Amino acid sequence: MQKKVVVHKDGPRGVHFRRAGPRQKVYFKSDDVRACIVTCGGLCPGLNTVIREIVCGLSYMYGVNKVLGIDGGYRGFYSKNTVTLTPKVVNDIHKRGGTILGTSRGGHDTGKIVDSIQDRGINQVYIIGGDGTQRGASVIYEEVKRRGLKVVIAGIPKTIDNDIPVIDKSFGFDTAVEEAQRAINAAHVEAESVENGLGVVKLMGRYSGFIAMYATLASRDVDCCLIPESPFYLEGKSGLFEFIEKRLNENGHMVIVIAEGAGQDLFTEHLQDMNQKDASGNKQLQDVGLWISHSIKDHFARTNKMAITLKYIDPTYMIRAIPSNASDNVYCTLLAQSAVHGAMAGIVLMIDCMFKFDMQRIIERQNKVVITDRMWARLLSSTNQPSFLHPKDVEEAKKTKSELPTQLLEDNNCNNLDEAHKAGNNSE
Ligand SMILES: Nc1ncnc2c1ncn2[C@@H]1O[C@H](COP(=O)(O)OP(=O)(O)OP(=O)(O)O)[C@@H](O)[C@H]1O
Ligand SMILES: O=P(O)(O)OC[C@H]1O[C@](O)(CO)[C@@H](O)[C@@H]1O
Ligand SMILES: [Mg+2]
Repeated sequence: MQKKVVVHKDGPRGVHFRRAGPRQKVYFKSDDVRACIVTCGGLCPGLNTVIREIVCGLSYMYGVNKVLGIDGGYRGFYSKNTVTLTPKVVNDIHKRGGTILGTSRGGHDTGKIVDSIQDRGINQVYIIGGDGTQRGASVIYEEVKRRGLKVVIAGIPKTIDNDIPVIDKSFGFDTAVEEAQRAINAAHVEAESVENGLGVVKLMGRYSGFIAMYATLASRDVDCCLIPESPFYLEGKSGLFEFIEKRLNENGHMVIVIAEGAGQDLFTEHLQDMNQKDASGNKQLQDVGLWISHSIKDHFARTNKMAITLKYIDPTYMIRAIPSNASDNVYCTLLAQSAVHGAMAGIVLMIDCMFKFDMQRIIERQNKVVITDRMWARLLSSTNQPSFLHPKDVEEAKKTKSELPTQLLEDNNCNNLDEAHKAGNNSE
């Protein structure tokens, strides 16, 4: 967790969260529960596991057998029939990618959704989705409260981009990073098999480059990782083209990983359709992978410096349309069971299912890679790529005294080697 959640009873006051798990007091009687589950937004590995574990958790732990699936996201509440979910129906679904309930963007009509909840007598709503979905959950909760309905709203954060704040990691992220290795591996094999071979891999990450960063760190075959949080430039001294030339001269091949939201400012200004939005109002991004591949090819053709062979691999949907791996499956189970315990205890609004807390924390901002933090510093030393900070940015950083990568830790509580020798200790 990014917040310190374990505190001493008499410790200073601050933001504390309630630990998830079974409660001594259960609010609902099993027979009274009418639960429903909805999945919204883009796909993510593990959606089916979460659905399965909610259904099985309700049934096996609390004897609840009335669980409905909402078909096709928020709009399914008022435009489609529901699906009956039983442990038998969901038994094998965790082995499949996607969501058996279907999903959608847009179509959030609060009034109609809450009418449907009320008409069907639903008193537990499990909402699985990303930042947009959780904003939707928040307004549903407000409307439920306004109408005085005794309905629990439980939001389970789903974000392959890992862009939801407060939580460290969302389910499906591990699986996506693992699957991305296959694409990076292919790019590496292609690149090292030819003279001056370049492999470019585009990975998801609209505003946050976590998938690209972790996939790069995991792989060790990547020479350069570009993410939305870290600006870069192409031409001139210490620009990307210069770095590519250097790496190709040194190694004869190179792999670049680029997150879909990286460098959008460098090329969208030339395009007319840059303001297109999807049904949920999310800005639709241009294909940065194609653009950068063309730009690199064009640069080498124009400058006549060396002949390169570039292969562009776009595994975007492949990394999210697969079933979740073992570790994500365990995490999905934890989230789903925690949601069930919280809902059965009558905790009215919970997000993350581990804690009951102010919804605002989840929806007020997006989780991003902090490029002055240690993880990005680790990446820079692993790839040995330049930071691409423009001299102008460095000057600006100096002026504002903002920190540049790698914060150094103080070692107050441990001796270093010199001190140990002085004190006559050996290193054990
Ligand atoms: N501010 C909002 N108020 C109410 N509903 C919203 C809001 N933002 C988004 N929604 C609804 O939430 C659903 C999912 O939103 P969106 O398409 O942005 O995906 P998401 O949940 O952010 O997932 P992801 O971005 O990870 O794919 C849509 O049905 C959308 O209409
Ligand atoms: O093509 P779709 O379904 O709109 O989804 C694309 C977006 O969904 C995400 O995977 C988030 O779920 C982003 O990384 C990506 O920009
Ligand atoms: Mg989103």
